[in-house]
Amino acid sequence: MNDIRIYRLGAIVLRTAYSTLKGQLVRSIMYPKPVDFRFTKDLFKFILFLACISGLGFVYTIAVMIMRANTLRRIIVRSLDIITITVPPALPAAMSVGIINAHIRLKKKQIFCISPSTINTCGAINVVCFDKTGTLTEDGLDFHKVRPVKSTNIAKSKEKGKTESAEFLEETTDLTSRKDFPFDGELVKAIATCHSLTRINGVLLGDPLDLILFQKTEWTMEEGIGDIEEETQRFDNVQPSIIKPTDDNTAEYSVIRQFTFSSSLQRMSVIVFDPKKDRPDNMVLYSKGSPEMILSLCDPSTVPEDYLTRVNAYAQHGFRLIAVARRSLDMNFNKASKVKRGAVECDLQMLGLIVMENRVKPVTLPVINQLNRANIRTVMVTGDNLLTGLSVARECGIIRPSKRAFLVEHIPGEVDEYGRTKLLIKQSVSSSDDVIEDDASVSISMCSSTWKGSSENDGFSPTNTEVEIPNPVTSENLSHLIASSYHLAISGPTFAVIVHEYPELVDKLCCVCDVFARMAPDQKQLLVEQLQQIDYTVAMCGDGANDCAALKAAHAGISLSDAEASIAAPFTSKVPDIRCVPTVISEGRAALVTSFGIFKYMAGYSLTQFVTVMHLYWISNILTDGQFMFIDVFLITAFALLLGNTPASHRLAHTSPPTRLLSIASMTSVIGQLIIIGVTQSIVFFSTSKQSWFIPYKPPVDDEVEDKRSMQGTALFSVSMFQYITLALVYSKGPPYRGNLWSNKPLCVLTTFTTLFCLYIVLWPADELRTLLGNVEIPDMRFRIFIVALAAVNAGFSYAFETFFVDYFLLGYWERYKKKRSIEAIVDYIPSNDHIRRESTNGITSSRTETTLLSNENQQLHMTTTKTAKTETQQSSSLFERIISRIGAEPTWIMSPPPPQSSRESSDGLESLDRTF
Ligand SMILES: Nc1ncnc2c1ncn2[C@@H]1O[C@H](COP(=O)(O)OP(=O)(O)OP(=O)(O)O)[C@@H](O)[C@H]1O
Repeated sequence: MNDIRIYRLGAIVLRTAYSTLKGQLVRSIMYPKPVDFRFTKDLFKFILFLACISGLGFVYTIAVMIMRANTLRRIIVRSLDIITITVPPALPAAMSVGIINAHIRLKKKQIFCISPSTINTCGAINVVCFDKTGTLTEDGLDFHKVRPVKSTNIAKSKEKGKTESAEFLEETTDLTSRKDFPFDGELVKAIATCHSLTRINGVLLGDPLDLILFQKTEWTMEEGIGDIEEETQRFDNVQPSIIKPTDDNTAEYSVIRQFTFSSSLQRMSVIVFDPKKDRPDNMVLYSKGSPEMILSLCDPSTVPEDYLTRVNAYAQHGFRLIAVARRSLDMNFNKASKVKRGAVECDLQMLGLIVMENRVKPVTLPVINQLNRANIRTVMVTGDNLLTGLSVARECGIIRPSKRAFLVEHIPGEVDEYGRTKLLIKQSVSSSDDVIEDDASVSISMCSSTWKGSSENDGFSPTNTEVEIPNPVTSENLSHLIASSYHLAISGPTFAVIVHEYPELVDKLCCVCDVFARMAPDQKQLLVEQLQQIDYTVAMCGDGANDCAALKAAHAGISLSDAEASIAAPFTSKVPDIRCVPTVISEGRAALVTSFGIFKYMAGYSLTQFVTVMHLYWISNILTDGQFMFIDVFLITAFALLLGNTPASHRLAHTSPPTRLLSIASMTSVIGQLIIIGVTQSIVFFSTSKQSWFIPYKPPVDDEVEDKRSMQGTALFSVSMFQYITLALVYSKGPPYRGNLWSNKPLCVLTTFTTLFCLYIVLWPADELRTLLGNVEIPDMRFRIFIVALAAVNAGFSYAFETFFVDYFLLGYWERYKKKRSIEAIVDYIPSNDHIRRESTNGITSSRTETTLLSNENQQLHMTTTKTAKTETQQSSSLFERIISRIGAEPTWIMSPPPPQSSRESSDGLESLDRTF
């Protein structure tokens, strides 16, 4: 039996190493980031710890065996045997149980996972990035209005040599009649032709936005060959789509070229040919895209002066906007089919704005609230307009009504004294023009000196913020300060400026900025990576092709669509709303807790067996094959399989479960249980030898056939059976991350059955069973009851130790105490900074310009102080670094931070601060 165990160990080690390497390789190809890296690293360290214990056991075994004059063969076999006992070979398989169970439960909830190892990582998620359109808001947008633009026809105005100013006409909702539109209904023609819809099995399919707009025009579309059966021929013969209006039977337009929509370009275009026109301008380019992008491609004389004001006004109310433009092309069919996109998408004539409703899904707000209550940060990352994003973020609870929102922008073309593009902060006014709630502890002084021309109605309030930290700062009002901090919103172009020109601000920005708008796909990915760099565990939830890179980069990508996103993301939800996010997180938390529990159970089981064997080696004895078999197969395997069956808790707890396996709590738990078990077994071992009926074990002499049965072996086996059951119950943790013990019915049945069966083995075993197990008869019933009673006391101690000392004291009180200490360490720094700040503002605040200058210096001080505090609290968790960033991150720190070099110079600490001041 011993030899078999050694061979099995070799095979398992090789197989585990091979599968680990293979898994790493596959994962490194599919998902470049090792998702549960820290956990795996800790796991290996823990196994190393067990290996060290087995090393000690190894030395002990050799010493004792030599002392007891055992044969060389027995010394080798026994000493190697100790390694298989201490490092459980079934550990990798047992560890997967929680993940497999979570995987099955997720599948039942219509959430499919192609990388089950990611499930554990989901338990540690503390920030979720959401795409907006189709994720937080409904995918099928509702058409709201169009706002046509009446401008001079460029060609005609050039002919006449004069330009007239362009203006917006009245809003309209009817796209069926072209009569009411300027330029012979060009806007309607553009909407009807500029899309990428296609017909499959007779049904029009494509971007929901394109589909809604096309259907609104009531035009018809024929794709080359109309016959459905011959649809495939379309791909062999390039034939243009023919689009016909309903109000004119004679008209028809052929789309001869399509420049497809791309998120990074924010637009799409088509070249349309009017076969009925026998004029050079019978080719027209129609473009539609984001208002900013189309504006940049248009001839300025065709754009109304109040264009941006209108766009902002719509966006501020949460509308999704598409601008439409056209250009007459003087080229033939051949040239039009080869011309480069950049050559024709310029000098456009603005035709108008399409306003779409952007309804938030009914489930969005409750889910965001649920996540916020669980202290999981929610961030919006969208390709849409900043104000639209901000409005939707307010509506769905990402921007809390109690907090101020600021917009960070850059001023293109204007540079500061260090040659970097100037940044600007504007306070956002909510769409309802509500008063921004004031907060007693944070006062904002307004200063218009840095504010640049926005119209009054654009949803911004000009502000250069000076946020004062309450005095004195105590740990009580510190938490209030954190709670009363603010949100930032930024758009992709400004984010790009900050990443390139202000790299030292990126971390802080990512800590406080909750709305990222106009983000290109690679910027979405960059944001996820930046959040990961500041130690967030990031989930990304999205549905579009523009989310793929971010879905792949995140620790947990959750796709809401079956298209491209589902290939990049490890999770795909068939139910296309964000309810899957809390489900994935709670299942992840349950799987993480299960993995920890099973790991500790397996470690506890190995160490229990190790202690038993150490005792028996003292008398040159070992457990019998039957006893080993009963423990390994009947008890351990059954419990390890069922421990992970406990479902996830229905509620998301306020904190995430511990993610470090090598924490003080985990180590104390394993070592504490080991001590309790060791003491109990020692009592049994020595008290057995003191009994009047005790017959000592006689080890075999030389090559004599070994009879492993002994009284002390039987006594130890008897008590250890209950210890294994106790360990399983102690490590099967319930609320707040998993359901309680009763929710795992199979485990309850197994516990009851095994406990009764073990009682039977100890108290009244049948002779056949005793022989099968290799037990000897313990003649005294009182001693057998004593063993059971001792096992019960052991169970009581184990439970009390785990619940009161490990869970309540170490994980509850001690962790909270450590957090408080870290906060106090931060507080220690803030008064000094506050002191400097007050001194400066009290001293010289005669003019606004001086205030701004001083404020800039203060920010420099504040930033460096924060940095020093950061260094000082290096021991504290990354969470506190994030809190420091949040506190030290009043919007003013963005305004005039020192350039990278000077920031590096001043990072030596407070001394350099004083000099600067
Ligand atoms: N089919 C389309 N044709 C032309 N322009 C479009 C189309 N779809 C979107 N746009 C414009 O391009 C911008 C960027 O689109 P993108 O798909 O990157 O993000 P989004 O759909 O607005 O938001 P999200 O990232 O939240 O899904 C949109 O805000 C819109 O103005």
